[in-house]
Amino acid sequence: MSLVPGASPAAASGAEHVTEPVAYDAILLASFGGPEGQDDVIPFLRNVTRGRGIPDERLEEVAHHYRAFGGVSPINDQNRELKAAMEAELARRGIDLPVYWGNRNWEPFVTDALREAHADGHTTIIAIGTSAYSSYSSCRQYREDFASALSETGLEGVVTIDKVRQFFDHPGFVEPFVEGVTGALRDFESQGFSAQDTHVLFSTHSIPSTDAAKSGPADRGFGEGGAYAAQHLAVAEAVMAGESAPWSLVYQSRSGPPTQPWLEPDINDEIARLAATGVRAVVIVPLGFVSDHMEVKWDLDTEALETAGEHGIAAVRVPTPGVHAAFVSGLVDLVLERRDGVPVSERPAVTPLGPWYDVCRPGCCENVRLGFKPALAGLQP
Ligand SMILES: CC1=C(CCC(=O)O)c2cc3nc(cc4[nH]c(cc5[nH]c(cc1n2)c(C)c5CCC(=O)O)c(CCC(=O)O)c4C)C(CCC(=O)O)=C3C
Ligand SMILES: [Fe+2]
Repeated sequence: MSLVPGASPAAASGAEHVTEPVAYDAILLASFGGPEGQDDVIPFLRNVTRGRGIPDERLEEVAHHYRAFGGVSPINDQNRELKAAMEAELARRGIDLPVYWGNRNWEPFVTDALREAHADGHTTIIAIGTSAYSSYSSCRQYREDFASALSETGLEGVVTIDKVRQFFDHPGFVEPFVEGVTGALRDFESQGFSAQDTHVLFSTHSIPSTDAAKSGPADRGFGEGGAYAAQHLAVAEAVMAGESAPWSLVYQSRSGPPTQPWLEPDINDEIARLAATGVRAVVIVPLGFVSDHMEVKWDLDTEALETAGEHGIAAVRVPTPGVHAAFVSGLVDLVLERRDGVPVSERPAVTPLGPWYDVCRPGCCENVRLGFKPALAGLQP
């Protein structure tokens, strides 16, 4: 992994995308949220899928994943741990910035976090979404959450919210994956599998193809999969630098009607295909995810590992960043680069695509299915 100076989007587009220093007085950790008991499962799923056209059968199937875990998603406890780890890192560095946590789909909501921050006297907030890549669900929807939360709480014009750049290629996010992949490959080697017996599957959340095409700024020519696919491919390439095992990008957790195209191939189909070509071991890398939440625990640890077993091939799933020290420290660095207005050339990024924008470009990650909603932290419209 190396720092790639001078290969920034600003350099690529000629547009200034790094903001001036700002005296932030609080951090907002913004996440997805998840149910914390059987009674929460259906109300939570209704919140997630409002206006989305997810078929009832799919909702029942997903409810079953949560039910199998007592109706509790691991994601909230993981965010509590991440918040505590960030607080410890900030204290260790002597930085006086409180961290507030709020979710899109379950308590505590972003509105709760904003009311609390404001009651404590804070007005100038820097937000971190627990999502690394560019797409509607992982970037723009957080910016919409902030806009609607400010208007719902009546704090518009009182509290400001900026958002750190998408951190898919920040070394703090990538390093835990490098450790996981190299560790898993060495383990397979010591078990007698050659590099050619082995295949590394980088897995991320599938999204509708129309969302993918609209991900990232329109003018950078990312093609069909948009910035979303391009960023994952670039990070996977960085992770595999120096390794000889073959690898590919696969998708998981598809929902939506079967008639609607989503990104493919599905991880389970790909495992079956690889097994048929003689692959004997797969390393599964949850590249799209920050922590071991339900999409990891169910779709990878339950389903994908089972698929591998059915095809008689060895499989291991490497860890997510979670509360890895490099990741926690990287999140604090992302806040400080904004507070201090660190120039692009001094910002770390392990792919030639980044460092990504402080302020999203007009039209970035638009949702053509759901239509326009006001969003903060972007150039208008
Ligand atoms: C890109 C992306 C990420 C990765 C970025 C990130 O990490 O944020 C992500 C994360 C997550 N997705 C999650 C859960 C769900 N996502 C759903 C539905 C959808 N996800 C989408 C995209 C993404 N989702 C999309 C395009 C849909 C279709 C509906 C729509 O157009 O918005 C549904 C509805 C039922 C279903 O169809 O599965 C559920 C329950 C959880 C919580 C897990 C837990 O509880 O532990 C997390 C972290
Ligand atoms: Fe999702």
